[in-house]
Amino acid sequence: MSTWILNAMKWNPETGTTERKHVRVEGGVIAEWRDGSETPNMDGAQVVDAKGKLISPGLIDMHVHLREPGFEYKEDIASGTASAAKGGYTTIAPMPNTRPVMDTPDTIKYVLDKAATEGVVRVLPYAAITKNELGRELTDFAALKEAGAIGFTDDGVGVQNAQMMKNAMALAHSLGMPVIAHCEDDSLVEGAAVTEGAFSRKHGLKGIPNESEAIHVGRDILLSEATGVHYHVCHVSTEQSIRLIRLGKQIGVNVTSEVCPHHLLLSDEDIPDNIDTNWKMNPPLRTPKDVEACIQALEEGTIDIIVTDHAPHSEEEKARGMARAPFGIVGFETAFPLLYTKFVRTGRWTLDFLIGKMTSKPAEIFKLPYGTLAVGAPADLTLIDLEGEREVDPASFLSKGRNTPFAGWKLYGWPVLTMVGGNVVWTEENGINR
Ligand SMILES: NC(=O)N[C@@H](CC(=O)O)C(=O)O
Ligand SMILES: [Zn+2]
Ligand SMILES: [Zn+2]
Repeated sequence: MSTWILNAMKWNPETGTTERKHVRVEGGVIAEWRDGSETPNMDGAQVVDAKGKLISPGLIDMHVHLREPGFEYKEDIASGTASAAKGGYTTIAPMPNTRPVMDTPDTIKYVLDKAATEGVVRVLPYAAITKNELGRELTDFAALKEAGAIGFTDDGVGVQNAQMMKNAMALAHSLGMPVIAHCEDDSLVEGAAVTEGAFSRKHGLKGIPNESEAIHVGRDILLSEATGVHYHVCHVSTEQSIRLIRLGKQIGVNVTSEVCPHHLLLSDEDIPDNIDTNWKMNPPLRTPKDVEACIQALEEGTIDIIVTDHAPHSEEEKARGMARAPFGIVGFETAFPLLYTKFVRTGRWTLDFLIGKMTSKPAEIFKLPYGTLAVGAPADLTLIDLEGEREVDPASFLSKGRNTPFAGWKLYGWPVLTMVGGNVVWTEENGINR
């Protein structure tokens, strides 16, 4: 079965503009590009008229929470992958902080089987570093790799013990696998819900200090240097972490890192005074100085990629108040429009820069065959409407989670069609196509 996508606007890095193109997809891969002025032979093909929408490689999100198994009331693989598809994502990497934790080959296989039958995008699971993410005993890395895990992480918590982390890195390195770290020193955090900053001072709240993140980043860069492992830092949020990652890269340590849209767009000074828990996430929103440091770190390459850390929770859980509500916000269905509107339309970034941080760069650092529209590549792509303005409406999300601080924001850059391996899995017009 072959499909022609006609009249799509494709970025040309040589000219720094978009050009009208037709593309043929066959056997799940990109088969051929034609200039928009030509009329290709489309006999027997399915035809999609892109009507001048942008064509981008499918977005890749290397940090997400699908909540299955165990927390299906928050999200499941069907709803989470649907939400991802609607956000323009074609490949996502779920974290293992499920119930049970994804710390055995069986749980990894369960997630992969579910994703194959009920999912609509590619799902590349991580496995836990330690059993039950308790930080006490390493999981069976070789067996987890064999089952299909793409890396090891205890996301949700930091690995507190340095020797445990060093052992994990040495073992992962021997298997050619990366270690992905949620960086947080528990002893510095204890019970705080927001960053140490203007908001915590104003409301007399205990704050989460920047060092609680950066101490782990520094420790782990040294351990990565000692072991040689590819070490990837989760959701970077502080200036201090950035300084350390920059130094690590300068001296040749195999370290990469990611940042979330909310840490690029919001600071603790934006948190409303009514203390809405949709502004509670881990790491917390930091100071404006940290926000600018994150933006610049992405621009200079110290931070490599953008991830959502899509972290759905139920309304009941988020209604428990700032101290007791769980950390986390949803991300799939707002990430691209937020970043496109706030960084590309304002002229700070090129379209190509933004898309690279969400497609080719994650593919490069995690050695994935996606994130490109080259002939022969898997036909994972997204059509995006760069001109229509729309309000963020959590009620319209395909995610079960409604927990976002971006409700009501007026944005551009909404995906309209998502294709995975040559199959149209979602359209704005007809929704999910399983
Ligand atoms: N980011 C969050 O605020 N929450 C994540 C955990 C995590 O990513 O550390 C979750 O699982 O809910
Ligand atoms: Zn985390
Ligand atoms: Zn996470």
